[in-house]
Amino acid sequence: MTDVQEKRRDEPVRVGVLGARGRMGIEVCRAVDAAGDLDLVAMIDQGDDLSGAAGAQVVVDFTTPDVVMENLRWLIDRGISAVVGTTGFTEQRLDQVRGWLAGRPEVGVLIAPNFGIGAVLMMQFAARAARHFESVEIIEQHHPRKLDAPSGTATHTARLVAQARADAGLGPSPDATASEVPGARGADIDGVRVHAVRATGLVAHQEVLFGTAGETLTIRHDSYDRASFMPGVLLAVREVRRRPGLTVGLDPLL
Ligand SMILES: NC(=O)c1ccc[n+]([C@@H]2O[C@H](COP(=O)([O-])OP(=O)(O)OC[C@H]3O[C@@H](n4cnc5c(N)ncnc54)[C@H](O)[C@@H]3O)[C@@H](O)[C@H]2O)c1
Ligand SMILES: O=C(O)C1=N[C@H](C(=O)O)CCC1
Repeated sequence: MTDVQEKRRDEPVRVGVLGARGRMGIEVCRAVDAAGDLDLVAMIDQGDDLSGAAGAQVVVDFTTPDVVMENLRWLIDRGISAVVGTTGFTEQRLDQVRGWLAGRPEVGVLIAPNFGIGAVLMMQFAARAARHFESVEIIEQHHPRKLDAPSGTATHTARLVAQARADAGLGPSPDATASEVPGARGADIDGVRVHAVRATGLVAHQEVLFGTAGETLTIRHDSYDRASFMPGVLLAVREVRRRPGLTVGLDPLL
């Protein structure tokens, strides 16, 4: 490594935040500001000029599903790496991001439905348990100002569980329901029922309920405070430039 490279490695990473005035954005700005190895250079929210983030090396996006793709395109085109917590990523959207990244092979993008370390483990444990149980349902609970339902975490968990069940040759969870009030059995995500609860006082919580003859297993995670997401966000900010291309989920960094 040359002297210049050595010096650059010790310089703080320049970080921008999109959605800076939102619930998560405020917390991320605080965490980045408090980290000695990171330099908060841009705080952008709705109505601000995105070009304010042009000097960042890594941009964190906690905005909304309807603007996040536009933001990502802008960042990738400028060679800026991104850490994305915003929800709403379908396989189609992920493929679109991969396509943009193909033209900028030096750029890293990490998209995670949940940056809580406990939540990542909850999803891993659920995927591991899935093949051993006949039935599975997911119950997610969030604060009532959340715009999307079901949550990104629940959707991701359902996909992981569905894949594990398919790999094990399991069919659908048994269910004799012949008539229902619409919505009573929740949403169907890849064949897994997902129920979304919204209540004041909650932050972000999820149970994965498994059942088989004579026993159930409940895997539960609770975020009581948005501080719970910050170690994962900071880890991703520090790592993302070392991982060119698209990384989905925090798992490979743990
Ligand atoms: N991955 C995780 O760990 C995690 C954790 C919490 C929340 N989330 C997700 O993050 C997103 C944000 O959650 P929140 O609770 O902070 O929401 P929020 O509504 O409090 O904040 C969103 C912010 O984005 C701003 N915004 C909208 N359009 C913008 C644009 N074009 N450019 C810049 N800013 C813009 C809004 O004005 C708002 O301040 C949601 O999708 C949520 O599900 C993910
Ligand atoms: O508060 C939110 O909104 C959250 N969104 C993410 C999701 O949809 O899974 C993660 C948990 C908090």
